[in-house]
Amino acid sequence: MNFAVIGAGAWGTAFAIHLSRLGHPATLVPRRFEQALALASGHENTEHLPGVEIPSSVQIGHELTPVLMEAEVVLLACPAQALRETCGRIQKNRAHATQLRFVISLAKGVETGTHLRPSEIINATIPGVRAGILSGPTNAGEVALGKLAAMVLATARACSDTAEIQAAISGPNLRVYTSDDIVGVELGGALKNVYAIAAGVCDGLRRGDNVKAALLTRALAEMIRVGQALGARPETFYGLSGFGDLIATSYGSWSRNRTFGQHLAEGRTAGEIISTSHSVIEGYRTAQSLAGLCAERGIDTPVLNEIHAVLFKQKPLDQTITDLMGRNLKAE
Ligand SMILES: NC(=O)c1ccc[n+]([C@@H]2O[C@H](COP(=O)([O-])OP(=O)(O)OC[C@H]3O[C@@H](n4cnc5c(N)ncnc54)[C@H](O)[C@@H]3O)[C@@H](O)[C@H]2O)c1
Ligand SMILES: O=P(O)(O)OC[C@H](O)CO
Repeated sequence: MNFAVIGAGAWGTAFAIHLSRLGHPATLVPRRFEQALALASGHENTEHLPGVEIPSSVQIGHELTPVLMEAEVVLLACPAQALRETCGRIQKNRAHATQLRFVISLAKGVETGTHLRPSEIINATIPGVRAGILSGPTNAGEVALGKLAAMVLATARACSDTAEIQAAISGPNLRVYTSDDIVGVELGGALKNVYAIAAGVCDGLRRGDNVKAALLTRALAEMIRVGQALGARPETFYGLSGFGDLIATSYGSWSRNRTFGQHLAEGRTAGEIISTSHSVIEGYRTAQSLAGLCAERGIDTPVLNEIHAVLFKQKPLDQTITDLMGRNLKAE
């Protein structure tokens, strides 16, 4: 199966390496021409995945047209806020994409302004194409090195293509499950980034292990509440894209979202961290979008609202903790 991976950040690079390890023709397409040159000549993504060799079996493409002429499956490995623009580039080349069977997002976020999930952006911008999402607890560095992991591939409804792609991207190091709850898988991946920021705040404040466990337990309850209100199945949030990724991201020392929260607790401001980060911190914009969406729909999300207030209204962390601990007592 021929794959194109659009976006050469940490995750796109790692996944292209994974695909080539399985023997698939895979072309990695960076956004910038200079980046394509650097990856092709140096066989390393020094900016986003330093220290990992990109095998020569991974093709590096820059022009989308020839890549799309070959690709059966396109994987979108850019930040959620860049999906619309990236899909627009694919749509412009649509006439050349004669082999294209699926466009699958690897992004974990929700678009600001529209509140659209990745598959909704794909459907809106590349009409008629089959859209999917691949998500789960997968730190790019570990996957690139071939360490063991499991993920979930969600498509709107199971079809033979889903099973074929599942088999193609699974291997001895990566086990892929399928799901037809695309809403639940997408929301799990987006929300876990927001709650991982809060987990990082717990780490930075050094208030002990109990509070982080309590926070993540209530976060999972909130993820399920949001998901149910928006059409997802509750059980999806107990799976890899929900609970699994919430735990990995909230406890992983490597997590950009968790580290962002830790730095906030250590006194840095959100604006300062975001403006100096070379990597995407998806939970930041996703908190803004999902807090807005939940407010519009009247969904009760006290933890999300507090994270949003800290990030966008300069609410002091001490006040946030006081407010969360002082909410009306209720049954679990
Ligand atoms: N890194 C991981 O471990 C990991 C794992 C699973 C999923 N993800 C998800 O994958 C997505 C990409 O993350 P990443 O870790 O590769 O990010 P990254 O910060 O390593 O790199 C971001 C990439 O997106 C590109 N980009 C930025 N703005 C763009 C734009 N406007 N248009 C097109 N491309 C643009 C950059 O050039 C860069 O190649 C995110 O949604 C992230 O949550 C990441
Ligand atoms: O480094 P983070 O916080 O963006 O998390 C990366 C992946 O989503 C973990 O599954």
